[in-house]
Amino acid sequence: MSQDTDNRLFEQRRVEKVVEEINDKEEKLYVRSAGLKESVVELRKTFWDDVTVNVDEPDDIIETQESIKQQAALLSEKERFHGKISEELQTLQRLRNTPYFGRIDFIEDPGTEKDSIYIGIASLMDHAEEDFLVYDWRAPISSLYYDYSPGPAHYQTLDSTISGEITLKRQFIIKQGIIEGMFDTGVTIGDELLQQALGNNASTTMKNIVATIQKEQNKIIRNERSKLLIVQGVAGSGKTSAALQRIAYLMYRHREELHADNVVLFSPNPLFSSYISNVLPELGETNVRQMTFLDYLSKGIGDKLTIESPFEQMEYVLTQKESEHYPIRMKSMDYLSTLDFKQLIDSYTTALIENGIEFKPIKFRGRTLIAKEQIHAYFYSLDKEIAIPNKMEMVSKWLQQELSKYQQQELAEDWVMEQIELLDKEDYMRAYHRAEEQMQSSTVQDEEKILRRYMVRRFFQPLKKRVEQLAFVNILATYQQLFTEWNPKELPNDWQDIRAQIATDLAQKFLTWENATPYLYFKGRLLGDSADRSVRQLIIDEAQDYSAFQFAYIKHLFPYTRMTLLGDVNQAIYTHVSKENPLIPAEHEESHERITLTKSYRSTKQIVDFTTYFAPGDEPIEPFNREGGKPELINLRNESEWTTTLLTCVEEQLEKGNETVALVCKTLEESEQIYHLLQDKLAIHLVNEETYTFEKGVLVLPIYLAKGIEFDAVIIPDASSAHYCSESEKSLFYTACTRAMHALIMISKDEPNLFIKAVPEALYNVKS
Ligand SMILES: Nc1ncnc2c1ncn2[C@@H]1O[C@H](COP(=O)(O)OP(=O)(O)OP(=O)(O)O)[C@@H](O)[C@H]1O
Repeated sequence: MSQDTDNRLFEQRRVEKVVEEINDKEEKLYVRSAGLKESVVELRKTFWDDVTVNVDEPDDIIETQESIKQQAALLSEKERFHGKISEELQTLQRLRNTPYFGRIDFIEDPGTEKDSIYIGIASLMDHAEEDFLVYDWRAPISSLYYDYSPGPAHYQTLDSTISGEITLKRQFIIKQGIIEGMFDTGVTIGDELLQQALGNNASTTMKNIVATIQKEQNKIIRNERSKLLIVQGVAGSGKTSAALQRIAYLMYRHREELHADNVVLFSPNPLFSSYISNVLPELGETNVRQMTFLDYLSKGIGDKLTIESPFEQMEYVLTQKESEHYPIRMKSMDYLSTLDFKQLIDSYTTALIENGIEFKPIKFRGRTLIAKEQIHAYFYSLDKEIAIPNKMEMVSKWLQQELSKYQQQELAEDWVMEQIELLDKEDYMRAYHRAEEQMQSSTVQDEEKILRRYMVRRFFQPLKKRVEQLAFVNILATYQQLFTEWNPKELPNDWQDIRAQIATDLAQKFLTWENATPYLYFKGRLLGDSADRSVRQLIIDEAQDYSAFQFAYIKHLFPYTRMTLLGDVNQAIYTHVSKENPLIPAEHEESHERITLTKSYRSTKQIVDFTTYFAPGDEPIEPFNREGGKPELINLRNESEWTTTLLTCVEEQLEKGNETVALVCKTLEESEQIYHLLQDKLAIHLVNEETYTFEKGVLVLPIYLAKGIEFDAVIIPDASSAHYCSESEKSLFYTACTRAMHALIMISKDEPNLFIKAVPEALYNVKS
């Protein structure tokens, strides 16, 4: 028998032993779980049997409460324990299929004793609970696997550095407990395994990469020292993957204090959110709080104003070039994204200390109780040194007191009795019982009076609540004045035009995307920010799409949060944003660490070589060595051939075994046109802002919704120069092409665009 066969046999036997151990453990856990379940059910049924209920005397009541508390604590402890066992069972089930994916043999200095470390998605101990059969990929020792090839190596534990030598590094492909592949590796974590992983068809949900994390990616995943970690990574370099494995790593390392609720992930669009939603559960972790920045802003702004989404803004930029207001809107987009505008808001807020805040009158049953002028006068009578939000709280307290006085005055009014009579039976009884209860504890013994009190309180409560929420401040009107009446000392360029356009939008209660963050920032300056202090880790994917203003606002909102920003300057499709590259914090800002990923894993070498030619930035791009066909450019002889060509391309790709074929368009408008053109001819799905999941098959979608996602084959339906005509559209075209894993086809109705023309002809095939 050869050494290889020997090794294979040895390893297969070990897998079987581990699987046996898993089965054993599983069985034992099932027994415990069933017993616990029974006892939980029993305890729920008999909950009250063991509780001594006695409410005769105050002391008895306290004793009863204690008894209930004890019983509830017992129940929740058992439930918690049961939950823990279920989690352990799930982990075992995951391990049974693939108990591990890697092995390293390590000899610690000084010494000769070799330890074989097997690495999988979770730890597993032997039945004596003494030795690790499998180490969690996040354990300190497992970093050896990702960071080193055989030879000298070291890893960091909580308090020391352990050095030694790796004598063997082995990878496994294990499915259903059978070793399907086994490779002893040299320099990097096996190309074979990575080749296999990347050669598969695109999936509609993202997969974890723990078996093949690369050294550079591991630096991102295990970075714990940086408060602000910035990752610039070329398209397909594994930024999103690294971000997700990083979350899983941090949750493992800080199990006690970091829970899913303490981690927020800002993602580019809802489709992307669902695309990545499987990764953490696959790794045995709960999904963290995931939202788009639009979701976040909408929550803060409320539903009284309509907010343009970033996608609508993008659609405007790309389709409304001929509109009369376009040039000014573009300028306003630029300006509102800058820190200069943030400063302008700050200056305006300072001016408001003297005068200018607008208030809303407090009205009750159509009558003004407190005029806005009165509120204004009260606010401006307060000490100027006190911060505006604190003064708002003082005004709120004063208003509450004033309202209580009015509440008193209303008691005798006729409407109160009318309202009591209008109560339906149920409400009346409730009111009546309340009245009865109060009569027992009150000196007032008059039932009508008590009913009246009840009724007036019921009417005043919502009003008081709104006062407590500071709804008496007219944020919109005050913000509007910034554009209508206030004259800043230093006028920004084109301010007159910009402000007129914004004032018109605001008059219609409409916030453009570029104005949404400034508005919410301004609101916070007046009312105070409701910073979410529970957030410990904030991860921003596609960070290149955040403007300087947006980024500053996020930092302002989460001052104590550790942040990871991941992005690619090449994919900065929101052109106004890229002017001030938010991936590079300004010099005066806090320190940060920057990691650059240059290797692209998603696309074949041929696609990466092709797209690198028109990547907008100067970042080096290195393809992972996976072969495929050259990108294809189809030059139409006649535009009438377009529909048939599209159909043929799609069919060809499906026949080649590509399961997700995406027609990636510049705009939603274009996507809709194509969808209508093809929907009767093939099964095709249109993806729009409201699409939350996608199926395998043929999709048509705009580039900005394809962000972060990948497809087996990408077809660019119109890659002609008339369609992608300006330099500013380079990032769009680059982003579209880099969504392709295995095949890229571009159709041109006339001249191909200038980006394609920049690529040497040897790098793509031309068909006509
Ligand atoms: N170490 C790895 N092992 C296996 N697959 C990997 C690895 N790194 C990246 N990939 C794969 O490469 C593809 C791209 O990864 P990912 O989407 O994380 O990159 P990205 O940098 O966020 O891309 P983009 O910015 O272009 O959206 C995915 O299919 C991912 O699974």
